[in-house]
Amino acid sequence: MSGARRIGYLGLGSNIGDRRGHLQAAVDALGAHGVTVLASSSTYDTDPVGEVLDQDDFLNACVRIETALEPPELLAACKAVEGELGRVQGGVRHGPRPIDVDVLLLGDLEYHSERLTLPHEQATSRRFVLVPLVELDLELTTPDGTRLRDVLAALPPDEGVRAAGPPLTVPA
Ligand SMILES: Nc1ncnc2c1ncn2[C@@H]1O[C@H](COP(=O)(O)OP(=O)(O)OP(=O)(O)O)[C@@H](O)[C@H]1O
Ligand SMILES: Nc1nc2c(c(=O)[nH]1)N=C(CO)CN2
Repeated sequence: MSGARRIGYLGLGSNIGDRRGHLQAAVDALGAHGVTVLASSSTYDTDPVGEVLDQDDFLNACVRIETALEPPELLAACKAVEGELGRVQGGVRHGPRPIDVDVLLLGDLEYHSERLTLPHEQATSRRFVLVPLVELDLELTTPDGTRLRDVLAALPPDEGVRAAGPPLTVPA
């Protein structure tokens, strides 16, 4: 079911093959799934974090979106885009992947199901997500009013996040 249009944020990541090409292809594919991409952050070269540290660096970016999709539909759209770009579902948790499209924030919604949690836990814990989100909006907050730039400032600088390239191209 579709309802009011909301502004949201997606996280994009890739650490296999043409990493920037994969992030751009995801941006290009989202429109056909009911997701309008409004703006992209710069891209960042980031140290792998999580359960698999012995893998290539990721290229990460975040995009601001507008959509009428409800949370489960938006997750399905992200999974569909991952599938179109050749990602096989069910690989190693936190392992290498050509493309990862995560729902970080959707308006002021707090949502929890077996398949989806909003805001995404990474939106308040991972520098590879927080740095591009804060670049997109210095005043961005979670639904409970937590300002992401304050969260970022309080995190230890141990996860390497390095500016890599210009923003992805978004539709005119
Ligand atoms: N906000 C969210 N955005 C995307 N996926 C989510 C979210 N909340 C929960 N999930 C669930 O997380 C599952 C695993 O996501 P993904 O395939 O990206 O695995 P992962 O990145 O290896 O591990 P994880 O996301 O658990 O840290 C998804 O299939 C989805 O059901
Ligand atoms: N730096 C970085 N590390 C990760 C990333 C990612 O996008 N960037 N995605 C992962 C899969 O959940 C696991 N680890």
